[in-house]
Amino acid sequence: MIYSVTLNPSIDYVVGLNNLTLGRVNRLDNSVLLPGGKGINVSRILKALDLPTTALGFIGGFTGQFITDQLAKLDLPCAFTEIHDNTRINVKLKAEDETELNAPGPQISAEEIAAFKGQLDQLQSGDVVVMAGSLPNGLPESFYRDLIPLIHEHGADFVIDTTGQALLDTLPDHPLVVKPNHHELAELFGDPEYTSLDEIVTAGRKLLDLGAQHVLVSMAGAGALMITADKAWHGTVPAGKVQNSVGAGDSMLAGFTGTFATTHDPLASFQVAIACGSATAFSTDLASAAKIAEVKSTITITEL
Ligand SMILES: Nc1ncnc2c1ncn2[C@@H]1O[C@H](COP(=O)(O)OP(=O)(O)OP(=O)(O)O)[C@@H](O)[C@H]1O
Ligand SMILES: O=P(O)(O)OC[C@@]1(O)O[C@H](CO)[C@@H](O)[C@@H]1O
Repeated sequence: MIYSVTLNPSIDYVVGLNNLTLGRVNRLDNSVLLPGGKGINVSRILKALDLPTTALGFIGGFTGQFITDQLAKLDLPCAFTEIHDNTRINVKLKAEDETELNAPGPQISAEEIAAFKGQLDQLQSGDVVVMAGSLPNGLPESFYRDLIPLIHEHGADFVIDTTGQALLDTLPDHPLVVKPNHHELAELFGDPEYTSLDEIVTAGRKLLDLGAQHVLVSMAGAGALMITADKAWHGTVPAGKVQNSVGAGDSMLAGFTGTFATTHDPLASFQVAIACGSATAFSTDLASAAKIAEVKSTITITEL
């Protein structure tokens, strides 16, 4: 089972308009409400891949109820911890550019935190917990790291979608996979932007040396890399019209984690990861099973 943890879910209010003029009344051309939050996106992609998943995290109020209802319509199993405050609403504004307005999120009480931690008692050996997204108010910065021993004591693996020092701090605990993009990788090591794949591979290997079990590096339209101690592969991304970058990284992480948990085949998992990321990039919402399959058949993986 792959559990996603979304401590700060959101309704994503996706609004489209041709031109945005700040300081004026702007009329929208279209709008849609989607259940959002990085862990929830991971679970939605796992569901599309027909892999077993349960979404955990904090949910509350009328906004939380909307998310629970939408996930029930998708037949996606959830075991959220109910909170008193309202789950947040994030605005995704699609005009000439994509602009995201993400709210800080609700206040979480000590009792709610304890109830959430109790959910981890159900973990079993072989499970994977994917923790992704920001922390709502009331949680210490160390919250994700504090969960790692609770996950490991059940023999389960973990993935944390984070960057910077927070990412480096998790490596000694051997995350199943890390997936920085190439800009984040350079920032991690205080390097200037990389100008060759060799430089990215060398930096990616440092993450393995520091403890990561698998390293993927995404490079948006330039494809992605999978790096092991002695080999590296480049995966192409298909040409296509990018409709949406919200959730592309979450989709990639879901594709790798879900496929690896069921096959233990890193290369096959890498291909599905790219397919999920690109299929979401080419869709208005997260990718569907059909889109993932269509995109997967066009991806070429080459050993460097
Ligand atoms: N222009 C593109 N064409 C095709 N696929 C793309 C494109 N941009 C992104 N993707 C897909 O999305 C994946 C993740 O993209 P990216 O490198 O932008 O990661 P990220 O920065 O973590 O994403 P996010 O914007 O979700 O944080 C890529 O590996 C790829 O599969
Ligand atoms: O504010 P956070 O938790 O960092 O990110 C939240 C979020 O932007 O991430 C998802 C896309 O990755 C969206 O569904 C959601 O609105």
